[in-house]
Amino acid sequence: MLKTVNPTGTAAWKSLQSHFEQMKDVTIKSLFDADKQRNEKFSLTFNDQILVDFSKNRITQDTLDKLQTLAKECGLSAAIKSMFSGEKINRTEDRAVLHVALRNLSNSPIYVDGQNVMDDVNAVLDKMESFSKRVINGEWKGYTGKAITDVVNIGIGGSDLGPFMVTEALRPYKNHLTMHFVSNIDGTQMAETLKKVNPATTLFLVASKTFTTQETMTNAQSARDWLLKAAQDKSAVAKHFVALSTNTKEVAKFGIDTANMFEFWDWVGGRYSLWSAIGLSIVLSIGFDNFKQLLAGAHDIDNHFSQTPLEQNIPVILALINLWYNNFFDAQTEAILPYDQYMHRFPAYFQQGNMESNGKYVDRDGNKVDYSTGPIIWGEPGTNGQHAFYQLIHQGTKLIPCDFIAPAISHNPLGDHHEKLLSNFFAQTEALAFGKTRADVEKEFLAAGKSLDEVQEIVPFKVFEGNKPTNSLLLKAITPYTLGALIAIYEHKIFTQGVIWNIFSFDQWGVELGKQLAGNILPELQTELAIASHDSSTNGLINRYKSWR
Ligand SMILES: O=P(O)(O)OC[C@H]1O[C@@H](O)[C@@H](O)[C@@H](O)[C@@H]1O
Repeated sequence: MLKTVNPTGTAAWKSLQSHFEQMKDVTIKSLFDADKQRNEKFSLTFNDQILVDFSKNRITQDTLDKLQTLAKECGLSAAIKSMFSGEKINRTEDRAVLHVALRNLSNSPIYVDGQNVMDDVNAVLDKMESFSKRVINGEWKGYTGKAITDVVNIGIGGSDLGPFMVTEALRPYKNHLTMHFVSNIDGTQMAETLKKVNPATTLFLVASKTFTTQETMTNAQSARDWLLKAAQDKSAVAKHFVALSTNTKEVAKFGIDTANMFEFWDWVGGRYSLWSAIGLSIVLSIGFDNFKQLLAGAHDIDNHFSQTPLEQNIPVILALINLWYNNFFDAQTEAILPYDQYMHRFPAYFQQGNMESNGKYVDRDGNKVDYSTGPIIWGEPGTNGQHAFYQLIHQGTKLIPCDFIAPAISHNPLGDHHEKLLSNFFAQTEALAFGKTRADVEKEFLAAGKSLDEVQEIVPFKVFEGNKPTNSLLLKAITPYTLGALIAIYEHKIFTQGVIWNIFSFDQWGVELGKQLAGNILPELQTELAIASHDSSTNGLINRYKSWR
């Protein structure tokens, strides 16, 4: 079981507090000036595929040592063992946390309640492989005898974001099937998707761990009505609907043949489920062999995370560095900035991954914490972000640690686009770290033939203080393998931070209240009566809606 340690009560935390007093005004520039080998010392390479450069941070070796001591005092190594060995570390739901089993290609046994889960994992993988082959090669037919051309994944949260992010990121590997993702309860998304597809050649994947999620079940119902309107025959459902779920009973109740159900288990968290049957849309899009490479990349990171000393451990180091900003510099947010258009959903994916995991104010003893926990995650692909919000990162009043991610090799070597893209990738972290001094600005004006008197007023606006921390993650290329590894790095980073913050990272009670209240309000919207059961704002909004609709 995870031991509970209040991180702020540890000796390491106190030591970090005094260390912060020494570090808070130290500049990244001075750290580089003082040590010509800084880059070598503060970077790690994974498998000759991913370079993680964390040298442009406001840290010294002493900072890292102290943070590693904190991780040790908080029981990180034991917690890693607990997760990997199938202990029920998700205590508030009484569940094991075993996304690592889903990509355990070494097939070593992992037990939950005395049962080796690898047998079930492998059986579902086999089923995904044979099913996807039949759909891809056209053997699987729709109700008119035609092959499938379009796949619509209906799911939300973890049953949407992961598959969508990965199929987009790995578009260069995709086959002829056209993928669609419908998540929102807003009928617009389903209506617009249905305009693009033909009922005779469309396969719907109803992706829901619980198979009770309102959005997904409503969307699935509408898709089924649409199909049946065209097919006029109930037996068409079996040819056009499959379920990805843990809930056999609800799948059968919906009318999907359980032979067309791809199972996963309660020890797979929704936001960690793309490796499970929830990844079927990925398999259909890029083929089973590529999906296996995705699993292989994640599995190799799992081995790295569970076997490498903390000092060399990539997810641990990234976790500790951001914890340093979060808890000592009071940074509120972290930006994830992929310099790769295919990776455009990566920040949104880890918005859920991180914020649903670590956005919690109750510790593992049930007490309210008095320190900051999970950060706000946001980001957009480069260079779009540069022309939008980078102003604030460079010259705003908030400290925003950023992760810059880019591939060395582009899938689309179009002219000199990639050199230009990467020149921005390199330039931004350089600019953020080292800034531009008043002297630099004045020198530029003098070189342009201006007198300093003439430009005095404008100079302060052109100065960049710098000292803005970044990590650079340079991948050789975005492949199924490296993407799998990259996702797993971020997953384990989140786990590491949750352990230190003494919170439960694998439940999500915070999403429930809104669902419950919407359940109360829905029947009120289905009458014409004026509503008076809420506060005056909520009543006012509901009643205005009713008068306007
Ligand atoms: O996969 P299902 O059960 O439909 O859940 C979809 C999503 O629901 C939300 O409320 C959260 O709990 C997410 O973690 C989850 O991924």
